[in-house]
Amino acid sequence: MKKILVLHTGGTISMSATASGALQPNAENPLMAQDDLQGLFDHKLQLITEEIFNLPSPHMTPQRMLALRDRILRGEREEDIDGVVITHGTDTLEETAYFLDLTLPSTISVVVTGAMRGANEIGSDGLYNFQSAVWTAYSDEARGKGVLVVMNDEVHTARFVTKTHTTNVATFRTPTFGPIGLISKHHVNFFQELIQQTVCDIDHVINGVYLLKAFAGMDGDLFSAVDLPTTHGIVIEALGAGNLPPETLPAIRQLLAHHIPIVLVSRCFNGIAEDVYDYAGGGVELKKMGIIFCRGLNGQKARIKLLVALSNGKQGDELRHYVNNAVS
Ligand SMILES: NC(=O)C[C@H](N)C(=O)O
Repeated sequence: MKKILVLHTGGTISMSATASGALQPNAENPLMAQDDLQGLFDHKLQLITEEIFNLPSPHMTPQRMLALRDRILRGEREEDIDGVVITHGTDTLEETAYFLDLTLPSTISVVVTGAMRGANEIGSDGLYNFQSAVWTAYSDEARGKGVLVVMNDEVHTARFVTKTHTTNVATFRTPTFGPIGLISKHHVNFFQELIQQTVCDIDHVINGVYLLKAFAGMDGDLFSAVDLPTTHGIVIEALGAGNLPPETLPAIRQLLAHHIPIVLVSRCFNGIAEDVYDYAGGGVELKKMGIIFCRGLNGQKARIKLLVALSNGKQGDELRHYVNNAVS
């Protein structure tokens, strides 16, 4: 018998369409009535189901992510669970999944899923994705692979998956590396192992960590606007291989002089930001200035990583090393 903790947090997977077609949260999550999957698991599955939140995922916050992490740790400590399934809105799903990936030990399977269509819409994908997520969490092989995201018959790592389409059910993709597993009719098939990373333990989360996106003709105004005593860190989605318009540099130098850590990723959704170019605003200069290059993560995940690292008290070289590596 395996015990899986199911935590519903809201999102389209628990919403329904009104007569006009607009999607709204339900007072009663339709998935709460869908916990009878025993037949599929030969009665070797026990689900502990809880609605921890009923929120559209744009309402998710790092504080709520921490509450979710704490609930999972309690399940491990006191309820002897073998795995966890989290249902979540897709808009910020990758951020919650990555937060959990950084802050939970990889001892049990943790699987996050969602849906692109409401519970009462034609072609609704919620119940199907939920069932696939339970299959995955139930599978022995899902352990030790970090937090997983299961949607549309694919298994992705929380580290690298991203939402790529506004409405398509095949929205979750892992651009640089691809999925690590596929769900077939009767099996969860894994094709890749994951490099282990250390757990970053935190008991609170800080605010004031921002994400700014670079664009042609950008100047320093947006950077100066966040040069505040309440700012703890900034992630920049830079251009191409990791470059910025030179007009941004004076304001960025000011931020660094105020000891605000600045992390750089690329706004390209594929590849790794590096110090390749040696011209004004090029990566070589940015690195010399003290900007931390974060390899392989997108902007929203690099922000979660910086926020977790700062909440853990990391600074200086320790912070640089932790944020620089996608798997430290
Ligand atoms: N498909 C979804 O779940 C999108 C929804 N807006 C949410 O994230 O809550």
